[in-house]
Amino acid sequence: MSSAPPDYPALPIPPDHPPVASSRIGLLVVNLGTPDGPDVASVKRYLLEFLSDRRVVEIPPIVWQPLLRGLILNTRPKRSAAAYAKVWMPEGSPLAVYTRRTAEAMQAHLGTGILVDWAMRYGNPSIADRLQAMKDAGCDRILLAPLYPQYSGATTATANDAAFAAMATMRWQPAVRTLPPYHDDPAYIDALKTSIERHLATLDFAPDLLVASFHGMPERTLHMGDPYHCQCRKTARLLSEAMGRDIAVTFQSRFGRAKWLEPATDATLEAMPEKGIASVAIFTPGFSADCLETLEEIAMEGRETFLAAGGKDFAYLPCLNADTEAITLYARLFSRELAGWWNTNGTII
Ligand SMILES: C=CC1=C(C)c2cc3[nH]c(cc4nc(cc5[nH]c(cc1n2)c(C)c5CCC(=O)O)C(CCC(=O)O)=C4C)c(C)c3C=C
Ligand SMILES: [Fe+2]
Ligand SMILES: [Fe+2]
Repeated sequence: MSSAPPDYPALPIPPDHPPVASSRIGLLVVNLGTPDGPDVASVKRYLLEFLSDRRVVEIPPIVWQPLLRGLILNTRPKRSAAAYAKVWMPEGSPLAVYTRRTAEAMQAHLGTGILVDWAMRYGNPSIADRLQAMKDAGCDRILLAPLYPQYSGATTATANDAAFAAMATMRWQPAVRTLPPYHDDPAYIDALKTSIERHLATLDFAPDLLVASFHGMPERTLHMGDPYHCQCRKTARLLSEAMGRDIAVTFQSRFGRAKWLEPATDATLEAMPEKGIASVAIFTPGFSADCLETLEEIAMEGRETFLAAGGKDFAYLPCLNADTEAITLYARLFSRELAGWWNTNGTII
């Protein structure tokens, strides 16, 4: 006797029943966001959305909004647009270009069983728009992957908030998983080590010191329980152990008047030559993709600061971007998070 389950007849669908899309899995790669163009109007639009996020600026809106709209948005966009113009690529903003390339490389790697797309927390393409497109394509299970190795309320949490806010408007929500921080994942540490060593091998000098510069945060976020600072420090410690050499940790991109995490990258670079450090290689492991903060603030401004203070050799080592180390890393992280939905042999469970 066969033990195969009986074939059930297909259920009759009433003639007025709306079409039902087939079941698919989606992977939405998310990054911070960037202006549509390196012009003042685009930067102003972007900064208004970004800096109005209460996860980013934790000052009561009644105090913050007049400052933002009256002062900051009338001064900063001009300066920031000029900075964006220096790093803009033929295909667009570096952050968007590298995030899109990452999604494309992951689509090629994972195959057609998973629909891979990308979105930005601020600006375009929006998380709400791409989630809706995934749903329209039949995705009923979606892995949201904010590409921040270290968790913070101002990055990971707000990306997830935006996705859940979009889903709040959906009658039929997909099932959603979110990528946890991966600051201490051996695959991330290994990707950083391999990438850094590959770039160090191309230099014509041996740096006296390696510097890991992370994006800063107001110091009070640490005291309010944000794990970001500790996760940055842990990444640097594990990387230093893996590479068998010292790595100095600094925090960059200070914004506003409050005290930010220290030591500051710019002040540290300026002080180094006097302390006998004549050559540095600096990298930014908290950024998954190169962007204004790495290409302009570190690779250009940081270099100028260090050399003007008497430094001799300076190298900026790129982010993981969509390089092979990144694809190996994300393949590992994403297939783990997709477990139970999808097998690495490409079959949907
Ligand atoms: C990688 C993690 C990031 C954290 C943490 C973060 C916190 C944070 N940022 C600001 C203010 C600004 N950040 C800006 C740009 C920017 N920030 C990140 C990442 C983190 N920010 C990225 C990837 C980028 C680059 C975007 C790009 O288009 O290339 C900017 C805008 C640029 C400028 O005008 O200087 C601001 C402003 C705050 C206040 C904050 C934590 C509270
Ligand atoms: Fe930032
Ligand atoms: Fe900056």
